[in-house]
Amino acid sequence: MIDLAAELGGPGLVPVVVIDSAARAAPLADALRSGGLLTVEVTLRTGAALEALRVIAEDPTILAGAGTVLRADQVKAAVAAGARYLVSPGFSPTVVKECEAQGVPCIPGVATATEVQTALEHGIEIVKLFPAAAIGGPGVVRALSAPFPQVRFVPTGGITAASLPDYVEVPSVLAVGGSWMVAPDLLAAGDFERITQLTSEAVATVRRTREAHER
Ligand SMILES: O=C(O)C(=O)C[C@H](O)[C@H](O)COP(=O)(O)O
Repeated sequence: MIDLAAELGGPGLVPVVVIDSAARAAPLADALRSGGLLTVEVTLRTGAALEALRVIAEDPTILAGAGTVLRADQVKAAVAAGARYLVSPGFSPTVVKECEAQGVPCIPGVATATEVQTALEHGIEIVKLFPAAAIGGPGVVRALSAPFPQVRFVPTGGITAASLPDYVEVPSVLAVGGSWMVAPDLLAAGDFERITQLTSEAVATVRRTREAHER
């Protein structure tokens, strides 16, 4: 199993992709790599997602993950397509159990202390906070970190280039997820240069923010 904390915590970013055409998968991986990111979460929301995942997973330099994983059969399909980690918007014991069976790490979504406790009861200490901005932003991560100091958060949902530093500076944030650097309109337009530019800006923001807080 991969070391999720190192793989995602290193860059501190998880680009969340909604992809309509598998033909865009390889150029997308190239664009992210050029921007300095070596992972991508392909959401299973489109007909092309599994094929796109397969294409990206064939690239040995990229750690391919699957997002919007809601059911056990999707866990199986994503792992068969090459997903090395799986992300859910919420907490599903069925999804978590199937991830265990498949030997892949799972990042379930949480939005409350109860859900964090449920994750801990399942042996999971890395969780997604979703939808991060709508439920209160970085303050929610700080508040949840008090009773759960062992938990690392991947806040996702409504985060932008402008709000990124506010999340990165929270010590319990492992990585920040979002679609702003791989927005569907950029993908649809095939604007990979802009994806690279937004990605490298996000990577630089994480680095600068961490340096400012000596982490
Ligand atoms: O699909 C999942 O597993 C999710 O939990 C939802 C996604 O992470 C968000 O839709 C990304 O949010 P935005 O950056 O606001 O676009």
